[in-house]
Formats: sequence, C-alpha cells, structure tokens
Amino acid sequence: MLVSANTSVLTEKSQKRVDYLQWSDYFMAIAFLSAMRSKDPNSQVGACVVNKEKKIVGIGYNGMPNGCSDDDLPWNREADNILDTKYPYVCHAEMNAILNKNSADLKDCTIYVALFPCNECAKLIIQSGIKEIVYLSDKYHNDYKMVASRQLLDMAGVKYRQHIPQHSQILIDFDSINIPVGKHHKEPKSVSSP
Ligand SMILES: O=c1ccn([C@H]2C[C@H](O)[C@@H](COP(=O)(O)O)O2)c(=O)[nH]1
Ligand SMILES: [Zn+2]
Repeated sequence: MLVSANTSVLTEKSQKRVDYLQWSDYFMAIAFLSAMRSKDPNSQVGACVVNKEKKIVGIGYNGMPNGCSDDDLPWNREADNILDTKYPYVCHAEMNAILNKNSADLKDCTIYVALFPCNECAKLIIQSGIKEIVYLSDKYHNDYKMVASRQLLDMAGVKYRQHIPQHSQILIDFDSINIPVGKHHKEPKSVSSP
C-alpha cells in the first residue's frame, strides 16, 4: 500500500486525520530516509535512536569516516585483497547514529535500523545503554556476524524485534502542503481507523 501525506482520511465527528503514520513506521521511515544519503551501491542502511519520550536523539547511515574521501575509498564487496573492498573502511549506520547522539546518554533508548545489526554494532549498542532494536531486514541472518550479534544481545538483555510496516511504501510529496483547504482527498466513511 502506498500512502502519501496529502491523503487524509477524516473522521466524521472530529475531522481529525486518522491515516497518520504510527510511531514505529515513522521512526523506521526516518531511518530509511537517512539511508538515502548513503553512497553504498549495494546496501543503504539508516538508523534512528529514540528515547523513552519518543524523541529522536541520534540519526546515522553507513558511510566512509569523516575526512576520508568516499570517491577514493573502494565500494566493492569483493576483491582479491580485502583492503580493496569497502568493509575495512565503512562506518556502520548504528555507529554513526550512536556517535551523533544529541543527548547525554542513550540509556533505555530504542534503535530503529534498516538491517539487523552486526556483532560490532551489537557491542556499541550494548555499551551505549540502548535496550531495544527494531530492525526491518534480516537478510544476513546466517552470517557469523549476525549469529555473534544475537549471542551478545541475548546475554546483555537487549531485546530485538523485526518491524512489519503498515505501509510497504511511503511517498513524500512536497506539493502536498500547497493543496487548498477542502481539496484533500477524503476516503469513504466506511474506512476504519488503524
Ligand atoms: O550492522 C551493520 C552492518 C552493515 N552495515 C553496512 C556496511 C556496508 O556499507 C553495508 C553492507 O554491505 P553489503 O554489500 O550488503 O555487504 O551495510 C551497517 O551499516 N550496519
Ligand atoms: Zn554493524
């Protein structure tokens, strides 16, 4: 299902929109929006750290370290020499989100991330005090790094759960703010609220 900001399902009584984004879709969408900044040609990963008050306290995506040119470093997945691949150089999305934090600490926060965190990110997550991981893809489930990650997270009592989005796509329409009053699309009255 595709939802856009200019689609308004209105309740008859209060006229309040009812098709607004749920919190978890909102935070995951922010992680995915952040991932759109990534130069990685294969996996664009975004992460968004949220505190108990549902405030965003850190955002990041996978990219080369500050001051290290992402034109000069390799983006290959494979090469005869590992030093000619991206893996030794790229900063993971979780690392960037944690280091970019704008609060004193990340105790009891939740991290929303596009891809299940690897073992190195699991260590950072644990040490930072983050207590929950909400991830979308688990495409490397059987990789030893993810096996080690789950082992560490289980030992440290960090919960993790896969996010099932309410909408498979979310459209951002910059024109929606200019739609005149009364011209917003209205769904039939029979539509039930989420
Ligand atoms: O926990 C993780 C694991 C990986 N990443 C980043 C690192 C790379 O830029 C990509 C993975 O590339 P593949 O080509 O899919 O191997 O994802 C991350 O940010 N966080
Ligand atoms: Zn990682």
